[in-house]
Amino acid sequence: MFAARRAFAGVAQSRAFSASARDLSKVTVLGAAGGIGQPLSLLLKLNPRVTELALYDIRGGPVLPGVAADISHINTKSKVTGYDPTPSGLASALKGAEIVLIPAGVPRKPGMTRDDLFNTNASIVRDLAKAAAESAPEANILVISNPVNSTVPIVAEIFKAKGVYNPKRLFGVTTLDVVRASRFVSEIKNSDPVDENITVIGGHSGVTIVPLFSQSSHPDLVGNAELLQRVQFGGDEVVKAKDGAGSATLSMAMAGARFAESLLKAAQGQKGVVEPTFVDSPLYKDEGIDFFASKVELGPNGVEKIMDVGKLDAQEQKLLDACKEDLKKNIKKGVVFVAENPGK
Ligand SMILES: NC(=O)c1ccc[n+]([C@@H]2O[C@H](COP(=O)([O-])OP(=O)(O)OC[C@H]3O[C@@H](n4cnc5c(N)ncnc54)[C@H](O)[C@@H]3O)[C@@H](O)[C@H]2O)c1
Ligand SMILES: O=C(O)C[C@H](O)C(=O)O
Repeated sequence: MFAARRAFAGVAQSRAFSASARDLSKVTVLGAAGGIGQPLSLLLKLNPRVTELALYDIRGGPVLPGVAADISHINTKSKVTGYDPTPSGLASALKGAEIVLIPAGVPRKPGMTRDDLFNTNASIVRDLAKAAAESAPEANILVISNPVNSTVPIVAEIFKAKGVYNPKRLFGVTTLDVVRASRFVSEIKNSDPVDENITVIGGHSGVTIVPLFSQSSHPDLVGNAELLQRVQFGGDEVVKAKDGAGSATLSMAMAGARFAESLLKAAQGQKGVVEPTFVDSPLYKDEGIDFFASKVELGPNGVEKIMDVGKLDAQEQKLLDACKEDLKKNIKKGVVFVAENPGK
């Protein structure tokens, strides 16, 4: 363990945001030295609901210790600890965590699909899931590593094999799709994106991303092909712009921090906290689709209530049908991977 430091809050925090003394919330970031991991850790350090921030990354050398030391100087009350890239470092990072965020893995380059990341990221996520199942079996696991449609089922299979699977505590983070949808709509409508509430269902890649404009205050946007393309392929815009240097990191950090904040709010008793997220869902299980993103009410036990997709426009129904076809294959790929490659 290194760089264990306490940063003291020297600024007054607003009452509305301060967590009460009984709420001890350790949040762990696996992949904390990466493009997402660093700004995500920064945003979590700024969140007064987080009392302890555990940073872990496989990358050796000074990067992770540097990130941990740097962030630990920020004058908010949480304690920041960076952990060695060893099995015992990983176990210590995980122990006692309420939330574990996993942005570990490789990002896309131009010309790749998220599924092209599977061969590398599946085993990374599998091995981190094993460590989490052993050291933090009751934590909320937030999977960011792509392809999310397959990595979430991988985590579920590992937790099942270890006998600690709780479907209410496993989440694929699809918040970036919601963030993008509200931003892109605001650009068209000249509105404040904060006021745009767009539900996005399905999964997190291409045609599995299904925005429901019919349920927003702009039903006229159903059928806007350019907008649909931007929401479904927003990730590609960033991959193209970064031209080989990676994919979305800063907007993803914001989205991951927002989802973690929602979970912490709900855990600390706030009612009515709802986020679309990719979870073990009853909605289409009879069609062989075990995971699906829809609006989920969060609570102290993780998933409180999974909401139905509601009434869809005929065009959206077609998008949902296409989504389900891909999603089913993506989910199966994750399940089969663990069966055939259980790891050590
Ligand atoms: N869910 C989403 O909406 C979303 C959005 C953007 C990116 N992503 C995905 O997030 C992942 C990370 O993206 P990035 O841009 O941060 O990549 P990055 O390469 O910048 O960072 C990944 C980090 O993970 C670390 N890592 C790799 N294997 C590890 C292991 N076994 N244990 C701990 N750490 C490990 C690396 O050392 C690196 O620091 C990618 O798979 C990307 O596709 C998902
Ligand atoms: O596009 C990617 O590969 C990263 C991420 O899934 C995104 O939506 O930005």
